[in-house]
Amino acid sequence: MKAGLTLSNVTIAIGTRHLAGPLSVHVRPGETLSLMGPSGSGKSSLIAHVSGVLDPAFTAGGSIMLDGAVLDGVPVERRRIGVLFQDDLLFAHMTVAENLAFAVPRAVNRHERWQRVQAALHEAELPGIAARRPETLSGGQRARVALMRALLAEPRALLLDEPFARLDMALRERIRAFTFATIASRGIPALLVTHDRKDVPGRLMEIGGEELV
Ligand SMILES: Nc1ncnc2c1ncn2[C@@H]1O[C@H](COP(=O)(O)OP(=O)(O)OP(=O)(O)O)[C@@H](O)[C@H]1O
Repeated sequence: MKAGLTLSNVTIAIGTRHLAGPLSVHVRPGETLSLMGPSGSGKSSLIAHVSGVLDPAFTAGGSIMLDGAVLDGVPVERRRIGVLFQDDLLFAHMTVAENLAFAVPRAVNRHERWQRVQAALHEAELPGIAARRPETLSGGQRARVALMRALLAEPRALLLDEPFARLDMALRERIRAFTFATIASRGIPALLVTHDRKDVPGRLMEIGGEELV
C-alpha cells in the first residue's frame, strides 16, 4: 500500500473546454502540496473532484488513489476527505464546542467526544472559547476552530481551497505555520490551492501539471 494521495493524469473540463491537468503527483502523508493557477483555471473544481462533489456540469479524467485505494466512484461520505475553504463555514447557531463536537464520528461515545473537543481546543491554543459563538471570535480563532473541526472528523486527506485568503497579513503568517505544522504532525496528505506564493510551504505545481519547485 502506498500511503498518501496520488493523482494520475487528472484532468478537469467543462464541455469541450479543457481547464486543468493532466496532473500527476503523489502527496506524502504529512506533506502539503500546493497548486497554483490563474483565476478560472479549475482549482476549485479540482478540489471538488478530489473530495467527491464535482458539479456534473464538469467532466474529470484520470484517477485518484488514497492510501493505495482507488477513490474514483467512491461516494463523498465514504471518502473521508476534509475540506477547508476561504469561508470557514462554522455553524453560526452552535457554540465553538458544539461546532467541534459535531465533526467527531458518530460511533465515538459522548464522553470521548468531549475529551477530543477539549484536546483540540488545547492544541489550537484556544482556551476559554468553548461556549462562544463563532461570530464573537477573531479571524485567527475562527481559522483555528475550522481547522480543528476538519481534523476531528478524522479525515484521511485534507484539501485547502485558499483558506488564508481572508486573514490579514499578520495573522496569515501564524495561521499558515500552525496549519502546516498540524498537517505534518497528523501525517495526513494535504492539497493547498492558492494564488499567493507566500502561502506555499513546500512543493508547488501549476494546475496545468507543471512542477514549479
Ligand atoms: N456551470 C458552468 N458552466 C460553464 N462554465 C463554468 C460553470 N461553472 C464554472 N465554470 C467555469 O469553470 C472554470 C473553473 O472554475 P473554478 O472555480 O474551478 O476555477 P478557479 O481556478 O478555482 O478560479 P478562482 O481562482 O477564480 O477561484 C471557470 O472559468 C468558470 O468560469
